[in-house]
Amino acid sequence: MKPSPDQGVVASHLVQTYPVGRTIFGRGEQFRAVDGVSFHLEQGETLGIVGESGSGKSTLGRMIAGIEAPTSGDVTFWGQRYAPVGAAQWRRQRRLVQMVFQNPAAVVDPRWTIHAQVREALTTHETLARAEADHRAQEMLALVGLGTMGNRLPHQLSGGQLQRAVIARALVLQPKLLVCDEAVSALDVSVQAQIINLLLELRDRLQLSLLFISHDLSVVRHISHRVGVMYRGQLLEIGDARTLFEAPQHNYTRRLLAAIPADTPRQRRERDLKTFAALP
Ligand SMILES: Nc1ncnc2c1ncn2[C@@H]1O[C@H](COP(=O)(O)OP(=O)(O)OP(=O)(O)O)[C@@H](O)[C@H]1O
Repeated sequence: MKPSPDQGVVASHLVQTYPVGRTIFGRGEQFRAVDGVSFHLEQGETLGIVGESGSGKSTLGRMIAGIEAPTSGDVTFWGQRYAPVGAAQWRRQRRLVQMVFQNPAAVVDPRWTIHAQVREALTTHETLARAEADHRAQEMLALVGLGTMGNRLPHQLSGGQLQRAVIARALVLQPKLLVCDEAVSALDVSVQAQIINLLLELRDRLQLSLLFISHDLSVVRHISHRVGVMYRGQLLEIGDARTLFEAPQHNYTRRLLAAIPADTPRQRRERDLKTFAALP
């Protein structure tokens, strides 16, 4: 796909530094968690981000989601540059980018039904009559397969159901981009496949862009159109998913791919078939 600045996300030279220590003389050294990353992400496209622990994947995701302002560089979102975090303009943009994390239990309110939480997400951003908000929340819950479970509390749902509820809460705002940071990593393999399947369906139905961050290369391979490999804060290699997995350009990518648990082609095929039996 060719980059088109008005459609999708364009990240330019993103840098994020964190202090690694302070001295009595003032600022300590700065550590570059993300070090000059640029890419584009089209509408309806999935870009997978892989890399070993500490390579900067989550930091990159937080900057793309607008949760953290970059030290330098910028993100253009459907033609508009992100405002500094906290600005009024940013609050309007904020609903168009949502993030889904690894542990759904940590991001829901245990005292509220999931229907109420989806409705609340909506009414925080829009002034709506109660009946209309209820209707849209219910519609969204039905879309993620929880149409009959809206009156349950989070502890009455399984991990996979709770992740569906969190996805519903994110998507009820009609975002253009969903940043998934290890969104299926804590789930059982069969439940992972169901959630991946759901994300694929929603992506195509809603023309969502996905930035899909995961250490699980098999999952990334299945969900992504393109994949980027992070190493020490840099995007070492980025390209079409199939090409990257079958003919990686960089030695580091080859080593990373070799670390997939079942690493003979037959074992990998069997593992993929088992894991993704539910995929179309
Ligand atoms: N808020 C922070 N303050 C200081 N250092 C941080 C902060 N967030 C991340 N880091 C550091 O930045 C580096 C990149 O972290 P990040 O979480 O982005 O990596 P990751 O690739 O997502 O790793 P993992 O797969 O383990 O989640 C790490 O060395 C981490 O310790």
